[in-house]
Amino acid sequence: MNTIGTTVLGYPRIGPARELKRALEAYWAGTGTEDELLATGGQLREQTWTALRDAGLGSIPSGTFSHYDQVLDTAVLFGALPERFTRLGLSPLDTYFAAARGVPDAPALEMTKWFDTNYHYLVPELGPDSRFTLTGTATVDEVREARALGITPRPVLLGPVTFLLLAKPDTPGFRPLDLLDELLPAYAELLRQLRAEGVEWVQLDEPAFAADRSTPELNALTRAYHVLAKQADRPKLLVAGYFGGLGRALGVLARSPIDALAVDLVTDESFVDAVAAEGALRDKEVLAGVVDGRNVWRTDPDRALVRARRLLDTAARVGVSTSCSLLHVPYDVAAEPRLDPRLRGWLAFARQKVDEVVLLGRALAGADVDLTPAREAVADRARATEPTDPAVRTRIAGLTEKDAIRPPYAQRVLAQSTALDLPALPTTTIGSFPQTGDVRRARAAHRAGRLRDEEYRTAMRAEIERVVRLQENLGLDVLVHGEPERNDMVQYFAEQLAGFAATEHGWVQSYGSRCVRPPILFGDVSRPEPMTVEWARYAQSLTGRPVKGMLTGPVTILAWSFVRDDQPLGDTARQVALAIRDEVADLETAGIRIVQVDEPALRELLPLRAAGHEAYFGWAVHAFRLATSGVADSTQIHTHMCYSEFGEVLPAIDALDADVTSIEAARSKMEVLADLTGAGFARGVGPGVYDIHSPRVPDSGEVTGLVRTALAAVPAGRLWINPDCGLKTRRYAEVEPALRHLVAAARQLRGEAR
Ligand SMILES: Nc1nc2c(c(=O)[nH]1)N[C@@H](CNc1ccc(C(=O)N[C@@H](CCC(=O)N[C@@H](CCC(=O)N[C@@H](CCC(=O)O)C(=O)O)C(=O)O)C(=O)O)cc1)CN2
Ligand code: MET
Ligand SMILES: [Zn+2]
Repeated sequence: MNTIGTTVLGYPRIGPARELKRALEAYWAGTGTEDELLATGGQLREQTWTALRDAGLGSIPSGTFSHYDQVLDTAVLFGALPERFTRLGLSPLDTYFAAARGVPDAPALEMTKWFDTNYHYLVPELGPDSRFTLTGTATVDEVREARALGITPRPVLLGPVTFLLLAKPDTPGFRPLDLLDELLPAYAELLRQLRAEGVEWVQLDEPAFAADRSTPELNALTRAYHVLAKQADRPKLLVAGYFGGLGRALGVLARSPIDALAVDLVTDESFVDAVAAEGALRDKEVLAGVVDGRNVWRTDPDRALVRARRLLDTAARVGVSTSCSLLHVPYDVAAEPRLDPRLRGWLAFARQKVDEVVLLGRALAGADVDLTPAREAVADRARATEPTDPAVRTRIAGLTEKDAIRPPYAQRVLAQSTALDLPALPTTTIGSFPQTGDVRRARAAHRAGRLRDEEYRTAMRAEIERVVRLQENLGLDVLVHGEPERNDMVQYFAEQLAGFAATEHGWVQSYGSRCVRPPILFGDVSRPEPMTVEWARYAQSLTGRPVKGMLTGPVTILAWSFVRDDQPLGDTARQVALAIRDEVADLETAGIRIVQVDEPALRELLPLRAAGHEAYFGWAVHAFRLATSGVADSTQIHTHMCYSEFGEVLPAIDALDADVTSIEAARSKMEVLADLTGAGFARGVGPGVYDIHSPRVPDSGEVTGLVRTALAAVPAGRLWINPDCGLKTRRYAEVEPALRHLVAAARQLRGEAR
């Protein structure tokens, strides 16, 4: 086989029924063995490979499986784990999990967003002393596994330049990219070994080049592929650029001695023009990524073929693939019998996308294939009227600028301090309390019809009361109801909003064993009924202290859903914002004096290239303000952000105009505060003082230290004391002492300030 022809750049790995999640969690809990975990992985790989083969794919990827994360896998493959993990004397598997999850003496690697997706990777730590040797055997082992099934796979690796660009320096001022010449021989050795196993093609992913890159970074890309191509006994090299157009990297890769290039022709539809005009691709195979790897709509075959055919005169050969790995979509639409049949006909999950690739590949090659069903599905969606709601359209058309503007902060702050009467350094939490087994079981029983509505309501009320009493006992100032009724902070709202559909099995990996079921936003959005008011009102009825209402913001709801692609995202955001605005108003009417509107995904949706930033900030900030500007001055609006490097969005955070912003900060030792202040931010701020991503419980001295650092950047009158994020993934055994220490630190510093 000399050409790739048709392929997918990657595939889901958590298992169609989340088999890997269960095996991992059993292993971590000590209720499952290593052999059981490894066997589960083996079965999942076999299922995937044979399904892809049977579907008729030209080239089948291996290496798309992972026990936790593909970036961590790459660090392990090349022996680049920090010494704090390797010196523990654990088995290879436990060393790997120590890096992923941390152990008491060795905090985990940092976790952060994988480009603009809701997947999170582990950040390699590299320094001047880092050395690379090919130590991992997983790549070669998987090739042997596949070959035993009669399949010669195409191993997928993270490319060397993106790997280094994703790493963080373990020494200030060090640039991991300077390690390129150290790293390349290890990649070259792996290529040699793979060729010796009979591998014909290797895929190297370089998604970092979908973002703006400097000349030295582009030079590193040039150098990397000239060096790797020189390896005498090597498979053919396919480089994959995805999550957007390649910009200047297109020319660099076209002129490099690689054998094939995969391009994303979905994210930026104009990128096909640049590819078609690139003269240096004449000797290469180009894989036209025309099937969207990140969204769930069926591909329009004619539009896809127009794009792919435009490359026929540019490249030596043109194949068809997905725009990126299918890691970001669920397995199979066929597992969703309860979806509305008409909507289901418009959808393609991973399994269906493989069929789309095969079909388009045949059509491109001139085979006589029947495109009618694909055309009919797309036409049916285009002609459907259900997604349009005239009432929503009218309301949007009637909006004016003042609907997204509140009176000046100085005026609001006065009204709020009278209404709330909070102490200095008020303490609060971010919303969720631990989702206990009981709570999850009650929800599962309710969903299955084994628990009646009224029984479920009673169970949730009991949990809310328990959480309110706990917070009173701990001495927190602003309480929350704890979110026990929410399966997920986006899905919960989507299930109650018109315009969304929910799946039953549409799980997508978010990190490690954690998954989400992104809802499908298919039509105009509106709110038939209040969504959270009953729970908030009940919680407030139990206590004299203020209970914070808890909502998810429009940007985050979009970021964590599969969105419609038939109108600009900003238009959809405005509709979601109005639904949230109605909920905020109803909470206010119900006597809730503080409402938090979470926007943890504000950074995630930021376009990878600076050219798109201004337009994004425009609609994203407007949507948040539209959602939150309908309240009285005395109603305090909070927002919350986490899981990100905030640098580039600080001006936008300021522009949200929230009265109080809580922001993840514990792990970075409050660094973000100086940046916020530097960006002119002068409203309330609650930097996280408790890292909730780790089971570690900070003592009150540690919390006091963090608050003191914060007080150097923010005056006491504007500083709030809270954890980094919600507590839903933690256990009460950790949460109770941690919050006790948090309250103690606040009290001590209040005393000192007096
Ligand atoms: N959408 C989203 N994205 C996000 C976050 C987030 O909170 N939501 N947080 C950040 C980090 N990402 C995260 C993603 C997932 C989870 C998480 O905890 N996921 C849960 C599932 C949450 C859920 O939907 N739970 C449902 C369904 C739970 C379930 O699996 N039920 C069982 C049966 C229940 C039982 O008996 O235990 C089943 O269906 O088989 C519920 O509680 O109702 C998990 O993987 O375990 C946490 C953080 C960034 N991105
Ligand atoms: N209110 C939400 C919670 O506490 C915010 C989470 S941000 C990922 O869980
Ligand atoms: Zn958070």
